[in-house]
Amino acid sequence: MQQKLFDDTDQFDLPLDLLSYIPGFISPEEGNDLLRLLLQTVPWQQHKEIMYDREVVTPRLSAWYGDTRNDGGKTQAQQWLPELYNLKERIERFSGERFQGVLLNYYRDGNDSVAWHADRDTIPGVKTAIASLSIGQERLFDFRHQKDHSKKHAILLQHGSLLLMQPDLQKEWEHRIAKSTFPMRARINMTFRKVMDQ
Ligand SMILES: O=C(O)CCC(=O)C(=O)O
Ligand SMILES: [Fe+2]
Repeated sequence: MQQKLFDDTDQFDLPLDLLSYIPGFISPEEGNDLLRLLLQTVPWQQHKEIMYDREVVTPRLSAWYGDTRNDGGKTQAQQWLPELYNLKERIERFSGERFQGVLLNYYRDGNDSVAWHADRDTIPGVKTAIASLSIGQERLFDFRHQKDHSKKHAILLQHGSLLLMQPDLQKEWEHRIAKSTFPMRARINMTFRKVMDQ
């Protein structure tokens, strides 16, 4: 377990209308098979990003599957793997949303992380819903209000869980996966995203 960043009094700030958390969206067995498959077959890459005006190497590996997205061409699009396409269809049926791509993030150990951010528009100027499926090591997903950092919360993203984020979450809140000083095994997160308005 990772140390909890926020204490339980922060529960009051949880924007319940903007998030839904579904533990066990896929079974532990399916999650294990998927973890093995993705670790072996994805052409994982470490990207560069601008952080506080400096170019830094991202402390995680990533890959993009599906239709080309508007991100300045940093992440090369891979053809859908059947397993990822199947998950996309199940998540679409469950959520009523449509997605055309998935960003995969691979956190190798507790040193890998993603810094505070709100997700950039995959359709310029449009905040969209995002569906985030996690497998492997459970990690804490912290979020805080962009204008009032005292409003904050953390959710433990368990193996096989799905987190549905409404568009306004990206408008008003930012999120991160913090580094951990506890030993951490591999985790893969898949964020299904819209590329077109359909
Ligand atoms: O790994 C996660 O759960 C979150 C990843 C994330 O925030 C992103 O890809 O934008
Ligand atoms: Fe994000």
